[in-house]
Amino acid sequence: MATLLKLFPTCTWTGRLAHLSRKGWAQSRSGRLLPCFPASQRCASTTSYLTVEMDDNTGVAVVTMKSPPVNSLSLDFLTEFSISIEKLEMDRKCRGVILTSGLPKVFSAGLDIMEMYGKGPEHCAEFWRAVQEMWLKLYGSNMITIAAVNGSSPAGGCLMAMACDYRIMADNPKYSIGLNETLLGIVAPFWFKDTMMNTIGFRATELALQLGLLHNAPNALRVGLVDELVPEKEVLSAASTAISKWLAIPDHARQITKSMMRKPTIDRLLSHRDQDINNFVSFITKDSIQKSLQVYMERLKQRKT
Ligand SMILES: CCCCCCCCCC/C=C\CC(=O)SCCNC(=O)CCNC(=O)[C@H](O)C(C)(C)COP(=O)(O)OP(=O)(O)OC[C@H]1O[C@@H](n2cnc3c(N)ncnc32)[C@H](O)[C@@H]1OP(=O)(O)O
Repeated sequence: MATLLKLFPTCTWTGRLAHLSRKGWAQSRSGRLLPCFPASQRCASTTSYLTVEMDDNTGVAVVTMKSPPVNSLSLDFLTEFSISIEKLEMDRKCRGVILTSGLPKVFSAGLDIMEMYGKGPEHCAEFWRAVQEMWLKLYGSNMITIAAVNGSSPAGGCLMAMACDYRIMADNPKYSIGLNETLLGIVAPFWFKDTMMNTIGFRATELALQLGLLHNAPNALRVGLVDELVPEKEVLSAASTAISKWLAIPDHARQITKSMMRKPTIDRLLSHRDQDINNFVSFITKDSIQKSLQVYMERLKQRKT
């Protein structure tokens, strides 16, 4: 077991690993002793904010976000997230990802407001590049991506869900999803807007963005922001059922089709990436915008008292 941990320092093997005895080892052609796993093995790796559980049998990884209290997207979280998606993308065994939250009531609260409040231009630029990277990795993924939205998902959280191929939400009217940026006195960037337009169409996006609409679960289904509502306890199992339909499609055909649909939107950001960062930095560091963020945060905290 000690050798195994040396070979796979970041991996915790579950399932029948506990029963691996000497006969669970095989010799490679170079003579190295390698663990020989039974057919259905799961490998779970845990980082500070994420757990990634890969099932070699199905080719599906479940990525669970766990950054209390609300899975807000901080610079560190985003960096870890992009690295994890990149690793799965490079893993030939991985064909699909289910993205979900390990926290109660919240999928993700969106961008961490504290990363945008009272910070200098350099930090804001680094943060925004990480937000772009997260979206580029997820929206441009070759893998099948399913969002298992088991809680509220405002702003950047909604962007994450929309970047997936399919969304299943908990049927709880208390949970909401949408791009509510205008309510904070900020503006959803063009690629947030494009992603929403690609999901629910022009008119619904125009209304949603200007009014900063947060749709409750039934409305989210009605406008097409999510594809299915299921009882809260069944979100993950429904995601597994949904992904099996996608897995039945030959990868190359699905991937080319996905790219055909999404490439123009991705290319638009790629060709304006630095300009988008500059726009963000000059917008977010304005005194008036900083004031809006401060007021919004204060209101958020006051809701409790
Ligand atoms: C000209 C064009 C130029 C382009 C310029 C671009 C401009 C910028 C674009 C930015 C794009 C996207 C923006 C975002 O994603 S901003 C984030 C928006 N998010 C929200 O509005 C969500 C706010 N949060 C909530 O509504 C609720 O917290 C919740 C998610 C529904 C959960 O509710 P809850 O009751 O379970 O938890 P709550 O008590 O409210 O919160 C617990 C603590 O967490 C803090 N917190 C909540 N959300 C955030 C957040 N997003 N960032 C940082 N901190 C957050 C909250 O304050 C509580 O803290 P504390 O315990 O009181 O200390």
